[in-house]
Amino acid sequence: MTPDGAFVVVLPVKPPARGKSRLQRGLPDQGRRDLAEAFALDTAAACLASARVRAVLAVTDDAAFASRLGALGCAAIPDGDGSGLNAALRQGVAEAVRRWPDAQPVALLADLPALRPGDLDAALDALVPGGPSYVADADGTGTVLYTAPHDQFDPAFGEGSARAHEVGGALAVRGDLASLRRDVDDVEDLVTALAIGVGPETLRRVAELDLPTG
Ligand SMILES: Nc1nc2c(ncn2[C@@H]2O[C@H](COP(=O)(O)OP(=O)(O)OP(=O)(O)O)[C@@H](O)[C@H]2O)c(=O)[nH]1
Ligand SMILES: C[C@H](OP(=O)(O)O)C(=O)O
Repeated sequence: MTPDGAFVVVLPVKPPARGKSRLQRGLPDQGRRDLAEAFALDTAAACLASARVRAVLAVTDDAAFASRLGALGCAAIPDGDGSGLNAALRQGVAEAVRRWPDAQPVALLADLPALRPGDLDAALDALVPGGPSYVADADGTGTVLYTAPHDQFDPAFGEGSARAHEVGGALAVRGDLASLRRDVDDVEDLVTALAIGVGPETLRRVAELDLPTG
């Protein structure tokens, strides 16, 4: 994170008590919850280490977890009307524009435990300025990152969001960007992320769970 970074990351985090429910298949509930927290903490830490990122604004309705993100250096606000991910992102961007008016908002999902600051910087460096862009997930159907100047910010996260962002006029960011594209929805994704290399919080939780380390 640099004082002159051009981007502010808006990081949505569903309360870990109920997030990452697809990890439930194959893991105890406490393990799911611990991993949901660890993914968000590792994603936030990678963003905070990015040279292109001025600030990270978490959007979460879990006030206690917001404090933990705050201890890392994130700002945090609650979701707002509770009507889902895209609404929470819009709320986050409205606040980000108030706090950092000259930084472009970047919506980045908080389930990227392998994220490396260099891949985030590379994606942000590759954007065509002046319009919306997105980074598809490793499967090519979802989206891990969406950004646009704030007056064009119109996220369409959800099933098939890569196509939805494309149809909405956003440009796909090309390149390997393996650590950025690896979102983790289930245990199989987690094993793939472990092979790339995950952050310390996720590694610690995985060790407790005795999962394969790739
Ligand atoms: N603040 C906020 N974040 C959300 C919301 N829905 C999803 N997210 C976050 O958006 C990212 C991607 O969401 P999903 O991959 O669907 O994650 P999830 O909803 O925790 O996972 P599942 O329960 O398995 O669908 C994760 O970082 C979630 O924490 C929401 O309503 N509010
Ligand atoms: C939010 C969604 O993530 P998924 O739940 O499909 O991983 C998306 O890719 O837009």
